[in-house]
Amino acid sequence: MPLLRRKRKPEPVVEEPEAPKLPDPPEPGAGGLRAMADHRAYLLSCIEPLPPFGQQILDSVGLSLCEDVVAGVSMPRFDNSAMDGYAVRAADVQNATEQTPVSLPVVGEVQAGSPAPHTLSPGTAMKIMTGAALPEGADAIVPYEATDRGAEDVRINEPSINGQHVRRVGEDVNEGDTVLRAGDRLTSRSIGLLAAIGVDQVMVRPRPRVVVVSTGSELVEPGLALQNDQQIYDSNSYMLAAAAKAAGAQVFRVGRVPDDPAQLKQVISDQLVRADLILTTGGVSQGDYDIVKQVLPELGPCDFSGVAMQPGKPQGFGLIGEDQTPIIMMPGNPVSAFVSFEAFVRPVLRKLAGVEPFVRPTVRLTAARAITSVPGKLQFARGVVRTDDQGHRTVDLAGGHGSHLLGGLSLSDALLLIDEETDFVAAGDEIDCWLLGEDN
Ligand SMILES: Nc1nc2c(c(=O)[nH]1)N[C@H]1C(S)=C(S)[C@@H](COP(=O)(O)OP(=O)(O)OC[C@H]3O[C@@H](n4cnc5c(N)ncnc54)[C@H](O)[C@@H]3O)O[C@H]1N2
Ligand code: MOO
Repeated sequence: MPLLRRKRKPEPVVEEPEAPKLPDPPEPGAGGLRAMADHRAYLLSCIEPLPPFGQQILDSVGLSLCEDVVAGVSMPRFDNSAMDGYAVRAADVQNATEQTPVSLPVVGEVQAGSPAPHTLSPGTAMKIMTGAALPEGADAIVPYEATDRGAEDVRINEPSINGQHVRRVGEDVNEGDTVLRAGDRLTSRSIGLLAAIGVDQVMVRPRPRVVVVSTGSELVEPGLALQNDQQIYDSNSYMLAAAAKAAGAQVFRVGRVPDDPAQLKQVISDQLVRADLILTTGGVSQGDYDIVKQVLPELGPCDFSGVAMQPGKPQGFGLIGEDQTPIIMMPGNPVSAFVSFEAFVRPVLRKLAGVEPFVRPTVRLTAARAITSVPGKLQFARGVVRTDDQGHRTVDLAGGHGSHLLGGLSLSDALLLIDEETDFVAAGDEIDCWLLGEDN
């Protein structure tokens, strides 16, 4: 009997998952370089705010609230005394003076946290402490200082009026009031308010988890001895970790990785699990050992471009790994890295955390001296702000233009933005600045 040929099953069509892509980048301008604002807008367009979660209020300071908060209790919760003294009926003491004091029997005492022992009858007084509930029948408080502090009877030397030194229920916040709104950034003051209305947890966007890696075989960890004349200390990973922390991030500083592609790939891949954003410095220009440019595209779609700014021209961005984690690859020169942080990383961190405005506002300050600039690129000069006796602010240069001048950068508290068209700013002219010391 002939063997029946088994019917061949058609091969299942396996759909290749489409490789993730970045959105089309903005067109470069004259000179083949991308405008700083276009690059920043591009990065922001590739980032979504982190999803909200419930967080203890103490860990929420600086974070962005994702719900309206309605007071479940009034503040004050009950009529209470603003002074240590005696609860009275104002009518009984309205004419009291030093010359014509009024004497009242003291019929009890009320402390903060305890109820009044009974209703206050006309013609009597009750001792009361600050924050204690006003006894029924009382409508004013006479502070100790206006009395002889008597225990059995009290002599009152000053007149009182209805409501004097009484804190009324709900005069601050009423039960049902919306006290904070989605989008508000929580401060120590708002944390205090939340606690006061009995709220211990709120829905907030979390602190972005930021991993900081610096690349370069010349780098040595601060605290260790330099082994030869060509080594330098790794300043970038510390500076950027500090800047990210100050911007509200939870930071993991990995530190330096040598210019070895396999090691870099391994380190970055290992870090993906705990990162909402990865920052690297170095290895993004034209050098033979600029491995960041070489390795990162293996982990996800990347965009390397020249941005019309100085410092900070070479820039890299990618969405890498399974979760398409954003990575911002900055140039290695320390000032370039710092300026890149201010221009791109800080706005991205704020978008991840849902804190507006994403971009630092520019303020116009008067240039204290003439400044020359190289047209064609947005120049970021380092500045020091001074305030005169009249409160007028001027800005002076702190150090030179070079992107290696970390000493000058550390003296500065502002970045001066000199636009692409400008080659000279006269002393007394107004100039756009980012104020670095202010958390705005
Ligand atoms: N032929 C060209 N060369 C360079 C160009 C260019 O367009 N064509 N661009 C220059 C510009 S602008 C910059 S900025 C730098 C950026 O270079 P990389 O990002 O590749 O950075 P590296 O070469 O690795 O380092 C540059 C510089 O910074 C020092 N550095 C690096 N990392 C650290 C750190 N963590 N702490 C302290 N200092 C660090 C490093 O030793 C170098 O001196 O490229 C120009 N070249
Ligand atoms: O653009 Mo580089 O950042 O000037 O030194």
